[in-house]
Amino acid sequence: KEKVEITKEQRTLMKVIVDAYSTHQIPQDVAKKLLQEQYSADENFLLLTEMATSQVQVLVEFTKNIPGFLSLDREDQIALLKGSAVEAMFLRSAQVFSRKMPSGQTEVLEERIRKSGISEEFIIPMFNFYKSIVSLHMVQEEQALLTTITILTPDRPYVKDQQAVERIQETMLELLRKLCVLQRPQEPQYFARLLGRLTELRTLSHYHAEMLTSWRTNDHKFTPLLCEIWDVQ
Ligand SMILES: O=C(NC1CCCCC1)[C@H](C1CCCCC1)n1c(-c2ccc(-n3cccn3)nc2)nc2cc(F)c(F)cc21
Repeated sequence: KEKVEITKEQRTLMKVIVDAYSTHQIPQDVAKKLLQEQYSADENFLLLTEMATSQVQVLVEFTKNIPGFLSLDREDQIALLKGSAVEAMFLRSAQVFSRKMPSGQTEVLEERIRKSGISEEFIIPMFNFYKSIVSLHMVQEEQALLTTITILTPDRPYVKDQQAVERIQETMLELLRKLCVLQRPQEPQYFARLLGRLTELRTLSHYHAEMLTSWRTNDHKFTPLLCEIWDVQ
């Protein structure tokens, strides 16, 4: 039986990541807004672009707190942000969806999202992903590390020094592996299941540009930041 132990520096690293993750959250709670009232497809599209824009801003702030990120090549830092922004947004959306809510509210939220203006064919893969995240019952440490691991994916387009990214990602993977073993001794495959979600996430993120252009709205307006990050306009 493997004796797994979190070292002192791993505990420090964990604290830095979780503190940064909980600090850098977008201010307003979109789930609360969606539960308050029904919006039109146009209003929902505007809400999505506003939420996504502020989420990219907090993602940039969050990455600055990932130990080692700022010592990467500057252009590689940009390539990692650009390459992971959509995945980070869907992962965050899934985590918002998996939050514990008073009974019946998750169903209302799901209904509002289904009717938000997203075209039918993307609703299924999106909720399949959300429900697979819900079923993991992730704790905050796992959510923060999974987002960090997603950002630190070495094979994003235009990353020059992939080894440097790999080294930092491996540190985070090792920490997450230990956490999973300690957190869920009765579920030896849990770590592998967590990483499997990143594959689903990447697949879902392939649809995002099409999801945007097929949104039932007359005016697909994007902020300059989203034009930068999303392959639209
Ligand atoms: O605001 C949202 N997500 C934010 C983004 C930043 C971080 C926090 C959440 C949206 C929301 C905007 C208003 C209409 C209805 C959807 N949302 C989404 C969503 C839906 C589609 C897309 N698309 C991406 C490309 C094309 N579509 N992205 C996110 N899933 C959600 C799950 C929730 F529990 C949930 F509460 C909202 C969610």
